[in-house]
Amino acid sequence: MIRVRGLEVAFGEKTIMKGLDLDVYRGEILGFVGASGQGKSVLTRTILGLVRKRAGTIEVFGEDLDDLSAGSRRAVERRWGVLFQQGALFSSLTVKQNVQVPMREHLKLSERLLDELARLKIEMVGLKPDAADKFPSELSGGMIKRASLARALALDPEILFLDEPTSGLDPIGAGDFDDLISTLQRTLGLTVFMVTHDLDSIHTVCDRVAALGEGHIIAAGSIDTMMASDHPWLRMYFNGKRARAVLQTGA
Ligand SMILES: Nc1ncnc2c1ncn2[C@@H]1O[C@H](COP(=O)(O)OP(=O)(O)OP(=O)(O)O)[C@@H](O)[C@H]1O
Repeated sequence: MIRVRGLEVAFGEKTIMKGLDLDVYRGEILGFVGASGQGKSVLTRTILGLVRKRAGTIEVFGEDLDDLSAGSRRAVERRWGVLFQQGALFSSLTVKQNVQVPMREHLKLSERLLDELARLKIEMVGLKPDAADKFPSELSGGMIKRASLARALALDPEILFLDEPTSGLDPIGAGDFDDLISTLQRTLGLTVFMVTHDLDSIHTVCDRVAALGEGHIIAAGSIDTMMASDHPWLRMYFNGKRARAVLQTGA
């Protein structure tokens, strides 16, 4: 679904990534890990076209994003949904209005249909119907994540980009959110690209993991493959004290 080759991204003199290759396969949940500041968010934003690359190619749905006309580009954007790190809901809009933003941008639908669709999406992410008319400031952290997810799902995307979806949630809330992602992935046949630090999420929902370090992918594969890697950061990440705690609790 996503094929990145030879990607280079820099801000001024500072090179964030160089020669980066990455594949995301149809129907998988790929967990994307790496130490803080390595460029996970930058890579996500580059794939989404929000950060300019210096070199390399990015193909999504088999199309080179550089080759697309503005119209085709919009058509591609309709096929992905994004959940940004802090939720990024519009604070002056209710949950329902937030969910309807992408719908209004891309679809021509009656108000009645827009309301019906928003209601469905809100239900789909496990929010109560009365959340629809609440403003983001009236929601808990977990509800904000769910509302943002409802907005990401507004156009029935094929790929879902999640930037640290469980950060800021308590362990039970994070576990519930992982279950939701897993269920939605299965029922909707989504491909999920998930930036995460959360070892629980990696063990419970990810099919494959890719690790970013030193500006490129240092390893990618099943969790077992990653755990067997002798790369020092991966060894620490997957076999450190926190990792052992996750394994012991049977996650
Ligand atoms: N717009 C920008 N201009 C200049 N530098 C930037 C910009 N955006 C990100 N960076 C730098 O790029 C590097 C990678 O940042 P990024 O947020 O992608 O890291 P990350 O791996 O997602 O970290 P974390 O896990 O802490 O979220 C950092 O050094 C950051 O300061």
